[in-house]
Amino acid sequence: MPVSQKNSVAVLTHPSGASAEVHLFGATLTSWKVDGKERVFVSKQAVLDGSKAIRGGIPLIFPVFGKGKAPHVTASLPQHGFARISRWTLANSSEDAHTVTAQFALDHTTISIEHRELWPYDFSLVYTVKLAANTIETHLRVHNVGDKPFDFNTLLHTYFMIPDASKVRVIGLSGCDYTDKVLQKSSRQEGDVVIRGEVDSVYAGVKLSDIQIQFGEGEGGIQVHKNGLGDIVVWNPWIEKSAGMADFGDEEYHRMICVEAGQVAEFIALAPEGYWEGSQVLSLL
Ligand SMILES: O=P(O)(O)OC[C@H]1O[C@@H](O)[C@H](O)[C@@H](O)[C@@H]1O
Repeated sequence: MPVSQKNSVAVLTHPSGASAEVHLFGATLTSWKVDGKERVFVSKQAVLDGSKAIRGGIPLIFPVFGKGKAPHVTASLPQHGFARISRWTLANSSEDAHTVTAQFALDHTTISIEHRELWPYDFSLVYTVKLAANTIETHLRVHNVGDKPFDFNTLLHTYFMIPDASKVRVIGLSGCDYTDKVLQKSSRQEGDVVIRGEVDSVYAGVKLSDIQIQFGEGEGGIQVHKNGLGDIVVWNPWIEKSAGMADFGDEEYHRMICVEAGQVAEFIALAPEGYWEGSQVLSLL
């Protein structure tokens, strides 16, 4: 079976040997392997029992990025919204000559009563994970199935496994304006993004669709090809922040970088019966 479910985890297996795992808690992609090598980072201290968001892989952020601000309705929601802490269902699976696909679903009838009260809109999310030999696509479709418009942010909060944070370069953001959440100021990126300390930057309206994460001189990397997602967040917690996170090892910041494609700088407004979709395709460089 190209897609099987074991306890709370959907496992996608491609004939090439590539594989992926998606935890139904948050529809969080927790593994993507090509050539037997893990490509996404999940903390050794990640909590997988559904009591908090999974620290790593691709948590799916919806309907708010970070903490919502009053008087917006998202202000009372948990940080990064409820999608990553809700239990999704494996709704469909299929295969064709090149890909193995699994679809996950969440809607207003399957979130908790508490979240439903805090965000009283009728919605349907379909998250599609498509695994090929050397690539993986993650695609989100948001549908307003109610009679009230709603606003949302969304983000594919991807944690990449990297050999060494001090050598990594994120290419494709030069010239883009960003909000530096560490220094709390706006800046313009000059050249590649490198990690020399805590980084938490929100690049709004990134025109290029392809962003490269280069691991180091001659060490390969991963390309993020985004569709319908205007913004990129780059995050590495570095030393102090790592020490303050119970579900993240003190030294793990060396081995990860988050490069997150989404729509977070502005809310997207979705009218009744409206659809929105966005996706990313990850491929090895
Ligand atoms: O600890 P959380 O809620 O998973 O968030 C992790 C990080 O997620 C990033 O996307 C944010 O820009 C950071 O500010 C935040 O710290």
